[in-house]
Amino acid sequence: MSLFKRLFNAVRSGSVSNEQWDDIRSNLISADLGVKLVDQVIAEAKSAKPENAQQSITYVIKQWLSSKDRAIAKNSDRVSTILVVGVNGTGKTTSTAKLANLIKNEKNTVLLAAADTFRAAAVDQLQTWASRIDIEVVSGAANGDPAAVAFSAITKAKSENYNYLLVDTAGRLHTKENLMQELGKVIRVIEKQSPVDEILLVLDATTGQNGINQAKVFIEAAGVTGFILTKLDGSAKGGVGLAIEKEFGLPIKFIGTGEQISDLAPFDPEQYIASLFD
Ligand SMILES: Nc1nc2c(ncn2[C@@H]2O[C@H](COP(=O)(O)OP(=O)(O)OP(=O)(O)O)[C@@H](O)[C@H]2O)c(=O)[nH]1
Repeated sequence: MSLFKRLFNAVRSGSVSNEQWDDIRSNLISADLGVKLVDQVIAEAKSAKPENAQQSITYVIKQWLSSKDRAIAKNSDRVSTILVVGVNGTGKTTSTAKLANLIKNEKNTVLLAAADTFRAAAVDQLQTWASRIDIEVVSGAANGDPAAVAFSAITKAKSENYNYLLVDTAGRLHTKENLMQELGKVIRVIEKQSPVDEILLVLDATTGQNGINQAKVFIEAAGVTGFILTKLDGSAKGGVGLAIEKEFGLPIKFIGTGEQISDLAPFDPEQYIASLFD
């Protein structure tokens, strides 16, 4: 029986015992929420409504989730441009392809840009996905300038009236300055022609609290508008998602739940909170 179900029974039959609070605490810690955050949740939940643990914890967590719009940007009069950023291995390229597929399935035309030119395999990977879902990819020379790919892609997207341009960017994380320069140039080149509407940061749920440090660097280097939290299909409970939303006030827009093209879904806060207690 899930912790919530057991708690519900306990609440019906009387108040929540100290053992049960301990039970909640270890559940949240194993969901990768981080000890500090868990203790904050519990302290606030106890003072909010100690006789009903489920409702008060849900209430506290909801307050901490971002109140910003979780829908993806959409413009009817021009191309909507989305940059996908993140460290290599987080699922950035796969998520870019999945997102392109999702947007295409909503009856939009989508162009992909393979601007992760530092890893030839990333370009191949994007091209393989793209041919399966019948989406065109703009790419450049291996080790070429990612901004040159971005330039060709936005030029094409504008002249051919695409609804969306999705750009898979390089995932090297040497230093913040390096990242700022690289992403900054890609953004500037695109914005000379058309605004960048979204910068989505891909974070791997299995890396736990490490994700917070990655997010800090990317948020300082580029104007991140939201997150894609990947690999929520494994053992990871994604508690880091709450930690990130609370820390940065930015929304998780999508979650990755597998390696297949259709394994990407809009983030649902209610379902997410319930999953922390499964
Ligand atoms: N289980 C699971 N695996 C995923 C998910 N998203 C991506 N992956 C896998 O994670 C691995 C890395 O994904 P990539 O898309 O190559 O990651 P990347 O961040 O682009 O990294 P590079 O390709 O090195 O640039 C691949 O084996 C993917 O299939 C997910 O939501 N769930």
